[in-house]
Amino acid sequence: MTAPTSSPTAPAPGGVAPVPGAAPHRVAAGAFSPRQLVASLPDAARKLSPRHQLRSPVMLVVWVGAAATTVLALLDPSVFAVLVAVWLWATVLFANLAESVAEGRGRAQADSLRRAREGTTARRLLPDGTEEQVPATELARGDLVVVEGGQVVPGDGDVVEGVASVDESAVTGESAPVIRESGGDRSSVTGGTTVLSDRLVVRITAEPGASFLDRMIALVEGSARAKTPNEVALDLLLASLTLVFLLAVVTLQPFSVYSGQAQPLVVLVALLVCLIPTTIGALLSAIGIAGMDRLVQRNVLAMSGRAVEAAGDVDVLLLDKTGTITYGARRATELVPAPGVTPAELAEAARLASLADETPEGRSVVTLVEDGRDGAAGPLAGTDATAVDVPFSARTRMSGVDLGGGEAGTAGGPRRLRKGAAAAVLAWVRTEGPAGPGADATAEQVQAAVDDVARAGGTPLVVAEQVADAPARLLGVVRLEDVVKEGMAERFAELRRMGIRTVMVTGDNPVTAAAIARQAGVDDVIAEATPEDKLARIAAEQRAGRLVAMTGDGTNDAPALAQADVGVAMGSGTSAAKEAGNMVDLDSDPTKLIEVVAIGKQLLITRGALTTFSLANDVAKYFAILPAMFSGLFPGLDALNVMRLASPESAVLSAVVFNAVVILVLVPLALRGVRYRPSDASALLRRNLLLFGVGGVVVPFVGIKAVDLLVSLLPGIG
Ligand SMILES: Nc1ncnc2c1ncn2[C@@H]1O[C@H](COP(=O)(O)OP(=O)(O)OP(=O)(O)O)[C@@H](O)[C@H]1O
Ligand SMILES: [K+]
Ligand SMILES: [Mg+2]
Repeated sequence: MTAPTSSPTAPAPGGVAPVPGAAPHRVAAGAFSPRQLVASLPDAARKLSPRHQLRSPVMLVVWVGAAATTVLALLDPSVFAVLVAVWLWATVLFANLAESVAEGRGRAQADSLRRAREGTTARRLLPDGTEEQVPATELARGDLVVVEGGQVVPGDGDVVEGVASVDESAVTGESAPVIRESGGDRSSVTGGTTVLSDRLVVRITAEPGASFLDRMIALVEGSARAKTPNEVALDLLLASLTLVFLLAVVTLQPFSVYSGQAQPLVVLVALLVCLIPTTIGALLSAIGIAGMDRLVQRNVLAMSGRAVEAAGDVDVLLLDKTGTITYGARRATELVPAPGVTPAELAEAARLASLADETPEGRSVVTLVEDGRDGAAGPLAGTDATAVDVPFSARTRMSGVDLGGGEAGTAGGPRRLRKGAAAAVLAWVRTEGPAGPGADATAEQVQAAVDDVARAGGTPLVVAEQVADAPARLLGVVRLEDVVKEGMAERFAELRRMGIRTVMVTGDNPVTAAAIARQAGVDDVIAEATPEDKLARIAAEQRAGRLVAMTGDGTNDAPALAQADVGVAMGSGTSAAKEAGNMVDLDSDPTKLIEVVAIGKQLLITRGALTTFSLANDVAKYFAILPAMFSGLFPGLDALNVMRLASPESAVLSAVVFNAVVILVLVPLALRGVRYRPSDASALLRRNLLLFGVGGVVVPFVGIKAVDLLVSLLPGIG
């Protein structure tokens, strides 16, 4: 049978490494060139409109200050006033530039994604079975479309018929084709990808304009980004600080008047801008966009910035097994008959119980039986018209068929066939009438076969039947095989080093679960979990105050993915899973959470570090320029005037210039992020406080003095 390791669905071993199969349109993360600044200038200039500044209270104050000094400079022109006005506008421009550069990095990628979608036509199936050609943009949710080898999938949807290999490189940048098939957890297809061979019928699941590609484009352009709660909180803090400094500057004036020399309005405005936290106010948005972008570079699409932040603090990671830890190509490979049952009898029952089972597991049972038969065995029985399918559900963990008449069944009379998880089918057999003679011995033997399969990490399906009024009877065991993805153990060990506990939550039985858990190296395992159990486990962890990440691929994972703080859906998974989660990993790598967490932490650290720097900077500026401004008035202040700046005007102008330039200098750091290495959190905090706190205090003294030396050469300043 299929060896899942060689299956084309298996991501290349490199799929576990960061940035696998980076497509040409991917910009190397962290790369920054001054050219990006120049290229983003037009966009930054467009953002000078006051409406754009409403997003940030600090930058709004700078904008108003720039406008006010411009008016003042026009009314009463002086070199000083004009220069202050120019540099205040530069401050606003530099802040815009930071954001524009951050957004610009995704633009090339967005353009190539747009091309993947352009001009696609769809073959829509009409109710009468005929086809019509329509532009892909006209497809609505629920439409059925046909896609054949060489054609582009016109929209997001679920495969309802067929199996095909699909090239997803337009979306994922990964060139290895993947298998998409109806029924199971690998049934979703994404608009813009290309079917390589065979034929699929797809039910469209996305409304026009709300497709995965649309969302991805909005995401990489940064246009869909909403402020996270943390950002809102920080903005509030910055706004209150701005207010405090506004009051401080306003109250300076009475003192000055009292001492006989009112300060010019231009000076007061300039002073205010220097004192409010402009550095972090200017870079805050760019830091957030860059964080999302770093995830995109690793083929992870975060639907919200909030999820990225939460990822930085995750304590527990829940993973489902099939399709997440394993490749998920679960295939029937062997039949083990119960005592007194012939191999042919078991094969026939397993096949009948699977004919209507549209899951990959079900189809693989049919394939195993039909491929393994020799032609002399006579024609295969079909199900009759009165047959009632019992579809598989994650809750019952069983599937099968009820055959009504005598013709189809071998034994005559109504016949019910079931296959499914051992515990579920054994319970079904017990409730269906009194056990026949030897039932206990049979049950023991079947259980032994079940344990055998499970201990090897396979999934056993028990097959049973119940005919007419006779007691239900166990027929044997089907072995389903699946393979653990490569490199799991080392990567889970790395998560452990990051302080994250991994828990595998699976619908499979405890023995199989334990075997796979051992191979994969997870910390804890919960077996025989229904969708509700998965959900309940997450809620319990959250009640205990822990931040939970969940990784899954199946429709049965959807509720849990929605409940988790960070819900990472496998790109190979169902659309239900992808819609429920707040991130999608296009590489379907469950250990990708390592990168996601690192990027989340890096985002939080970068924001914290630049906030520290910004505040320390402002305090230092206060002590650097106030003595210079007022030492003429209050000779006592001269002792504090350690900087010996050329003149009060020079002091103010130098501070304004320095204040603006700092923003520009820090753009690369905001985009690249402060380096994060897994280590003790408090040690990290201490290091950053020292670096950015002390740095923030020292740098302004040096910087302002340097600018002062230049500025004082100008006429009317020195
Ligand atoms: N088509 C099927 N017919 C009958 N029983 C099935 C079928 N598919 C799976 N089962 C049984 O039901 C159990 C639960 O399956 P389910 O898909 O909910 O979870 P899972 O995929 O095993 O686990 P995970 O949550 O890790 O993906 C399986 O372990 C198997 O025993
Ligand atoms: K400032
Ligand atoms: Mg699953």
